[in-house]
Amino acid sequence: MTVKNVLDSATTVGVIGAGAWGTALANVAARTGRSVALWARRAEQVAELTNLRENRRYLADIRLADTVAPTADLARAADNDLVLLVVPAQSLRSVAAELRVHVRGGATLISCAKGIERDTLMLPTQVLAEEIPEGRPAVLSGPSFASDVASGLPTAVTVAASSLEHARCIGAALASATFRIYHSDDVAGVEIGGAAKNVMAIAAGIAAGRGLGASAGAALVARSFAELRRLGKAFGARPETLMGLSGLGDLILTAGSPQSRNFALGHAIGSGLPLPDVLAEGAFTARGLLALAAQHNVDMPIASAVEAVLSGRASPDHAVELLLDRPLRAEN
Ligand SMILES: NC(=O)c1ccc[n+]([C@@H]2O[C@H](COP(=O)([O-])OP(=O)(O)OC[C@H]3O[C@@H](n4cnc5c(N)ncnc54)[C@H](O)[C@@H]3O)[C@@H](O)[C@H]2O)c1
Ligand SMILES: O=P(O)(O)OC[C@H](O)CO
Repeated sequence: MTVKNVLDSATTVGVIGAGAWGTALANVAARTGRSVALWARRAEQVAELTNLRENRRYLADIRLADTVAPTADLARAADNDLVLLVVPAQSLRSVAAELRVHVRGGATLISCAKGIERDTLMLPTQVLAEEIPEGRPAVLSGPSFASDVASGLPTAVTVAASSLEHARCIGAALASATFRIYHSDDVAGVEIGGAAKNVMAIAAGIAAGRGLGASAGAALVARSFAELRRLGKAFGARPETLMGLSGLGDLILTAGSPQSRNFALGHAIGSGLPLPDVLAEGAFTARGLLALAAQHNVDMPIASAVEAVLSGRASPDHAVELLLDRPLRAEN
């Protein structure tokens, strides 16, 4: 498919994964007047989506747009010009491997996951390129809670692809009045921002759960951003990407809101409450993030503290002590 096709009004859209974000993005695509196939892996979920026109488990109280067709048939959702992959980062490879036989040559494959594959330390678009070499990978990321987006509240995200023109066309095809899409060719920068902010949001949640106060919270966000920026730089990410929607923007949203599942996980850990049964991608990303940082000789003390707490090697209080005990240094 040429880039021009992506802009065509006849462009068709498939969404793989009917969790909160997949359901919200299916509605977003439907707003552009397109028919959308939404794939869920469980037949019961497809039946519920079809009959109730609502995703009660993952995105309650939001009506599924009339032009969204739920399906359990992977081929039906994969055989489209634009395919959005909206499953957890650690499941992306297995889903992509199943998808490959059904995907059109040259189809645009948009990763909407935020994370790093634990076993390989690969970013989602790298996983897609490896599993579906016939496709054209891209990433969609930025500050965007599924419920806000699905409710039609104003949101801005970034789509990145190796060709800026490709990213622009994707943005033009999926944007609507309240869903603003910026485009970029800094794929690694956008993906690193999305992956790292989840780990940092857990740190912010832990600090809030320990009652460390608003000043500590602000310091943590600023120093978390310094870590994110250092790692991004090592990957050749552009500063404007890291200071943009998928870096600083998403860090501010996620580290500052109890609505975030990553923040909520940290808060529960910090306050000693039962852990919420939700997908918190940062918990699966922390170790990989640190491994990537070590490979690039980048210091990430906050991410390291989060990983130590998650793996049970440090209590929240001990992790805070370790951060406060670090030698004083120049701010960079
Ligand atoms: N929810 C949001 O607000 C939001 C916003 C932006 C990005 N994201 C990202 O989108 C990704 C998905 O998050 P979500 O919020 O939709 O999660 P979710 O927990 O709401 O849903 C996850 C979905 O993936 C499916 N799934 C899990 N493992 C699977 C597998 N092996 N094969 C097939 N399907 C599988 C589940 O059945 C479920 O439908 C994450 O990487 C998340 O960081 C979420
Ligand atoms: O609920 P979280 O922490 O997974 O965050 C959702 C989105 O990534 C926010 O941009």
